[in-house]
Amino acid sequence: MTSIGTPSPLPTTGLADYLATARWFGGKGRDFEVTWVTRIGELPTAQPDLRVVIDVVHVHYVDGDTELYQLPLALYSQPQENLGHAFISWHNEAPEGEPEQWRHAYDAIHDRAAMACWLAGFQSTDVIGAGTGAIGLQFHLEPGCELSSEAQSSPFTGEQSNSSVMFGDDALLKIFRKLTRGMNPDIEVLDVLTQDHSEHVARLYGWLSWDTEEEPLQLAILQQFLKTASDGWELALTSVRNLFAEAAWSAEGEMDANQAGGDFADEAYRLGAALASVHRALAEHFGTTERTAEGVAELIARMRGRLAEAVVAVPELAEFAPGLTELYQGLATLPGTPTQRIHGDLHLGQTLRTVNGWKLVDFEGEPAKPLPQRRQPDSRWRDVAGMLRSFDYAAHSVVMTEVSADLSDEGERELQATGWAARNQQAFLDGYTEEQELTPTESALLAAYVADKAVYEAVYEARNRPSWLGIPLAALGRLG
Ligand SMILES: Nc1ncnc2c1ncn2[C@@H]1O[C@H](COP(=O)(O)OP(=O)(O)O)[C@@H](O)[C@H]1O
Ligand SMILES: O=P(O)(O)O[C@H]1O[C@H](CO)[C@@H](O[C@H]2O[C@H](CO)[C@@H](O)[C@H](O)[C@H]2O)[C@H](O)[C@H]1O
Repeated sequence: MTSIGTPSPLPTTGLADYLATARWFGGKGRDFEVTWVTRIGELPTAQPDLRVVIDVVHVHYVDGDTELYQLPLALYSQPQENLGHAFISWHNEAPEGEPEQWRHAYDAIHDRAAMACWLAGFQSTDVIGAGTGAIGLQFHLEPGCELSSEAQSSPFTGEQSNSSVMFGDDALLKIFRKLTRGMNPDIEVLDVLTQDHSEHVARLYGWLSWDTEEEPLQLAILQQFLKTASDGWELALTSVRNLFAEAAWSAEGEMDANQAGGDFADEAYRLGAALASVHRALAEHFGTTERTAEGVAELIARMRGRLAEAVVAVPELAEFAPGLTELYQGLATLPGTPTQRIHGDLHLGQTLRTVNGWKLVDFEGEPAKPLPQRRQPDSRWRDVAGMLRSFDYAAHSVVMTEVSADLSDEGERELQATGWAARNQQAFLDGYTEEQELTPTESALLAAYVADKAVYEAVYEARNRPSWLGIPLAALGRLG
């Protein structure tokens, strides 16, 4: 296998502390060390005091796992006061015996001069590389896509696992932080949906790869920035809050989700229809396959395997294990169900409502899964299950974080939250199925995927937001 780049002069010392506090570092809470840093490319710059490079940090965990993380860097010969918040470290980059050449390394996403070099990369067709043969940084721009070279960059400030930068108000560059060799599903799927003129995605503008004779390392995706977008998660929370507020003002303190002014059900219905349309396009382009008996056995084994690992990480799951195992095992009688490419990690936070309807973003799949698995066909009911779980989350997270500790009040709000979730789940399903009843096979698959997602969420919450662990646990409790 081609080694990744050449040794970088960036010192490993202190990088572990830097990673541990970075929003995008996925190894928080695990013991790790930074074993080395390599450089995979340098972009041309017209500024003599600035070098714009891409380094890769090699992380080694005590349990034997290794991971690669991308560090896009702006290296200045003098400290940059306005970039204090993006400072990473300094180093001498001159070879031994030569006069010292100190460099101050900053996270490039915060530096307009460095990001302008990235933007210029998309406007050039050259392979930029210090390497040999076909090895090098390759910017791809989709045919017919024009970028303004005047567009200034600003880092995206929302919650995310990677790092995004806006160029003007038209383009959004997402720099992948955790790197894995091979085709990135976010690029692959968005490419297909863009070619298909799907109304439900942001258009793909381009991407950046480090191309080699072997599998590429995909570094970033450039896409249309959806200017008028509102986050589906925030909209759903607003609807839940509205219901609670209206209920509190009403004479009896009671109200059902369908009576509230901020009812979300029509939006949930349209969101279901949008997902169905995306699924149809993916099935047409990538095709569908029927799950064989071996395929079903593998699915059950994966669900059971995830459960077994989850019980170790979250002992509270143990009481649900027998029921869940029985539920998963029930799928054994269902070979022949169709599979296809799907979103893979769908939740309300991956949906945006624009003036032109709902859009789905982030087709990378579940971050914890190995990349080849994320590109495998799966049942479309996995995505539907993800959304059903998300409606449950929206409702119960408001009760958990915003309702007063007055128990009588909380009990009433819990009932309303459950009603809100059920109403919107049903509306979403109706939109997805065009109001067709699910077959018993589809219902069984959906139930298993809902449970599997809740198990995944329990681990996710235990690691990232322990105070929210109760949300997936309560949902598993309700599954019986
Ligand atoms: N094309 C876009 N236009 C506007 N906002 C977007 C777009 N794509 C994503 N976002 C916003 O950025 C957030 C993070 O994007 P996402 O692709 O999920 O990043 P990550 O993979 O790093 O989590 C999304 O939740 C959404 O609010
Ligand atoms: O980083 P990603 O967006 O790819 O997804 C991960 O983080 C999500 C949280 O931001 C997590 O989603 C869970 O919490 C959501 C509310 O914050 C909720 O709507 C989802 O239903 C719930 O699964 C997601 O699971 C995780 O992969």
